[in-house]
Amino acid sequence: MTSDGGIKIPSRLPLLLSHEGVLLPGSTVRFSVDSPRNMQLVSQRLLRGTSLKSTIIGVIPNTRDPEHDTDDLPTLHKIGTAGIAVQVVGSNWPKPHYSLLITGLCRFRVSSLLKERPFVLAEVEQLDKLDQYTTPATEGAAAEDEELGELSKKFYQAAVQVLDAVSLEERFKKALPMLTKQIEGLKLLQKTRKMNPDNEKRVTNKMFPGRQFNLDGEDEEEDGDDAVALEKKVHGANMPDAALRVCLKELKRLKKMPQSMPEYALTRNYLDLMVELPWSKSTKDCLDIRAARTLLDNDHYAMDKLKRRVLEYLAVRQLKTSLKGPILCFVGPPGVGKTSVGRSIARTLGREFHRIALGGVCDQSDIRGHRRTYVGSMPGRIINGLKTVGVNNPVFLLDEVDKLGKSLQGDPAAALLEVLDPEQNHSFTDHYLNVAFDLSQVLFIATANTTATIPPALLDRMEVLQVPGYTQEERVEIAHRHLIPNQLEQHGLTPQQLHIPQETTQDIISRYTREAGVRSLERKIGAICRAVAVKVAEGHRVTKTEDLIPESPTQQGGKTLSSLSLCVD
Ligand SMILES: Nc1ncnc2c1ncn2[C@@H]1O[C@H](COP(=O)(O)OP(=O)(O)OP(=O)(O)O)[C@@H](O)[C@H]1O
Repeated sequence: MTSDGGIKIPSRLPLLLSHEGVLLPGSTVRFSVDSPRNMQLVSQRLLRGTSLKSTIIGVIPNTRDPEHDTDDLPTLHKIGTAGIAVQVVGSNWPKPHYSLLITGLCRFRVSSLLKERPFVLAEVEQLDKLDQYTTPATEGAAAEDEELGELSKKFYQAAVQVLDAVSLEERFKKALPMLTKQIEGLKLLQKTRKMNPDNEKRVTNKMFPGRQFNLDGEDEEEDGDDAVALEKKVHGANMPDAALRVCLKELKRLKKMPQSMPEYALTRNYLDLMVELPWSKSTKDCLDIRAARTLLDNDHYAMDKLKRRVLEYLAVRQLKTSLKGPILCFVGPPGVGKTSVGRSIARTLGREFHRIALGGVCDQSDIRGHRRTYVGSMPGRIINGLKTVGVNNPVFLLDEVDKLGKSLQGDPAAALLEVLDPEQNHSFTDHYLNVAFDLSQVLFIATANTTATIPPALLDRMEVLQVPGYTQEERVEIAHRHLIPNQLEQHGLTPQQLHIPQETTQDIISRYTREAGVRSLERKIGAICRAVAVKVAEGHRVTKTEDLIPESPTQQGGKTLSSLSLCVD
């Protein structure tokens, strides 16, 4: 390939017919290839060849629409540029295509076409000396050529003319008007920016679609600022050394990545999560057992056994701050107040409360997150919960542990074991984070409807507290102490506007609800409140409850709700 006149390109070259860019010697241009001949060239020549020679191809400008490139070969341009394919990337989206990065070496003239299929092969005559473009003196010209090679379609013809100009003088004459135009464009941009700096980005994109000009490096500065701000946040997040090391490493990678790279966004998201996590942020426990008793009593009627055990638990926590005690698991029928007791516990401790619904979870990555190599990877629910509450010592209510599923994606119960085990959870490692997070300050409470379906290993780590259903009398009390006042408030009504007598509640319970808890009773009271709200809005004064309950079973039972009179003020 060498001779005393410089490096020689092969005399037979496969030709890539370019539809958009013009490759000039010394420039590096990216070509998107999807027409049949060009695709064949890539797959049969570039991807199969093993020698350096096989990476050299000729690039010929061809203005024909690539969509219609299946038929006869068009009349080809006579002059092209031999180039070396430095990168080949294949993709099937949105349609099969290759993206080639080609560095131009020298011009050639097509002497004769040897074959047209599967790709074009031609006998060529080298026009430039190859070493001409590698000397330092011509580097500037090469950079200009590169700029020119990427000019938008508007300059396509002009660029072809520059390609055709083999002598330096002629080439200079052709290139000069293009450079002048380019400079004029830049001046205009600068003027517009001075007039309205906010519009600068928009104007740039509008005038030169697909091309980002950078007049005085502002974008770079912005990126730089962004990275500096992120670095500050990383240092200020108070994370353990291991996590800090990982973050700094990722940050270093991020700084080197162009923003357009898909991995940029992934790394950025990861770092954003890392700085947002409450590594050392916590609320101060303000536990006063007497106040806790009052609060629990005020929030919940009956449930004496449960409340007593919860108070014992809290008292031990108060005396021995680092309690590695059992996880409380409230087991009982729906609507008996399990979730609501969990919420009260958080209030008594002055902690944040977060509920993690486990019903139907059958993939362990729901708990432990996906590895970052997965497309669309996310942290698990535990880490997400910590991010939401913003402190590392919340009360986490693991709702419905009895409804965990199992699937090919692993057993979520096994992942929960690590979360709930005080011996292990100080170094819980979510797959997405890939660094340990200390969960030992989190107070976990679980709820279930039955212990029968809780995995035995999980059940073994928990202390089961049964929450039985309520008696009729207890439900009447709960309704009058809690449900009715709550519902009145939620519907914007006052106790004067709607008064429900005890007998009415008893009737509603015995004839409208059939449940162990009070959820359906709460719903019925809500229905009455809604109906009364309409009457109040219409200006009615007195009404009967029969008119307010939509699907009255009295028709079936033949009995009327005698005690159901109420007042609407
Ligand atoms: N003893 C009680 N005192 C006051 N309100 C109660 C009591 N028991 C239940 N409630 C109320 O009943 C409603 C339903 O309770 P909650 O959502 O806590 O039930 P749950 O046992 O968690 O149900 P599930 O198993 O379906 O999740 C809540 O509004 C709650 O305040």
